[in-house]
Amino acid sequence: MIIQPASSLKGTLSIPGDKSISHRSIMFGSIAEGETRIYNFLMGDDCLSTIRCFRQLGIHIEMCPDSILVQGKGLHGLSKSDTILDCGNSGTTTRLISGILAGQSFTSTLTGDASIQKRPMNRIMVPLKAINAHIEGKDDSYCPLTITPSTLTGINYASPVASAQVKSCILLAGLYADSPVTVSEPSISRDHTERMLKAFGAKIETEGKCVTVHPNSHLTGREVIVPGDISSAAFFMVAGLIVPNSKLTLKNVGINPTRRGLLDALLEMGGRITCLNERELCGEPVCDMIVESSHLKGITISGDIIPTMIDEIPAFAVAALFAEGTTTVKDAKELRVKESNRIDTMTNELTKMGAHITPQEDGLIIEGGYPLQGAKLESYDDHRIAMSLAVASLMASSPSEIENSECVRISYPHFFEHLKEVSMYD
Ligand SMILES: O=C(O)C1=C[C@@H](OP(=O)(O)O)[C@@H](O)[C@H](O)C1
Ligand SMILES: C=C(OP(=O)(O)O)C(=O)O
Repeated sequence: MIIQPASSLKGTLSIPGDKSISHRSIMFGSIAEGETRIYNFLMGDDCLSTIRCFRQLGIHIEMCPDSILVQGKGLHGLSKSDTILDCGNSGTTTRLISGILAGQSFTSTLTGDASIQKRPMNRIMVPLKAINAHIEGKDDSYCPLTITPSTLTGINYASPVASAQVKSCILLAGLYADSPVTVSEPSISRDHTERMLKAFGAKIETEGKCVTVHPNSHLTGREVIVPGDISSAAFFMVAGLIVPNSKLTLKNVGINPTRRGLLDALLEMGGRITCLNERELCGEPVCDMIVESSHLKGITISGDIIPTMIDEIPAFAVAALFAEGTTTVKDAKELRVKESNRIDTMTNELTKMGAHITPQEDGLIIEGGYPLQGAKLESYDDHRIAMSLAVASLMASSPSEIENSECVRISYPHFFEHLKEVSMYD
């Protein structure tokens, strides 16, 4: 993919459905009783992997012209798959489905692509074993995972990592336990599981950083309208701020407090982003955003805000390149265990463009104000890296070429069409 520098960005985009919420709508719809109809589902490869897995487990999932229809079979209605469950590139699918499979009366084996096979699964294996699940993995930590039936017991688990995937895995297993399961985490991670499980009828309570699920909750199918994904809007939020003379309207963006860290960080940098029409969509706050070119100032982000913008940090790093002064990202070691090691991959590629960026064990230090030149860039098959590099390329002095850019189909299949639609050239 060749990205030409742009002189301005103008127009309106409808942001595609939230990936995290799309995954959960299929999973919870499958283990609920009756029909779940999902609107604005994200047709990205990761969510299609979730659909494939639940079809393999005997759930009828129909693609209708305007929605997805899931014929739920209840908590105990899944059936054994004849073949290995293929989670593709999706960490969310792999970790959440493991919690559900731990409560089934049949054995399952699951795996995914080369990237998934390198991502740590001990973070779910440890708590699952603690509730008496039988789970085995390659070298005790990696896919393929095999989960065999057992009787799950209640637990109070203090997760060492702020991860919605770990939290959700344990909560889902908790639906099948013999007594309540409580999970606490060091900082609050995205809470879509808690919100949506409650809407499906589960008995689930949140108190600060602790969430408790009560077993044998009866889930009932429902309508889900998926809000736009702030993690996808992120690329256009940053692009609209850094490209001069720009004004973008981003429609229907989810601004759940556990997801809006990028918005808050960009506002603190002096970004002109206005949220209009704030409303609730299926229990999730959403708005329309107006983003205008801005003079940004460097800031430090660390601590509790990090999990609320973890997938947006590559895009945030691009904004920092155009801010006055230094921007520092701390406490973000989790970036090292995503689809790629995002601290290293962003450093390598932005350095090729002339950026002054220094990797840290748990983050990045970025000096703003250095001009970028076009370069031959690598996505490392990581969708967030491909899209962040495309945004940086808009501001380079010459065109850039992004290798292996097709990976955007994981979370934002129409990203390059949308980028072209709003890009103006002199
Ligand atoms: O629960 C989810 O839907 C997700 C949680 C996050 O991962 P971690 O839980 O590993 O932080 C995030 O990076 C991922 O894109 C989606
Ligand atoms: C980390 C991501 O997803 P997952 O963990 O589901 O692969 C992501 O989408 O940036």
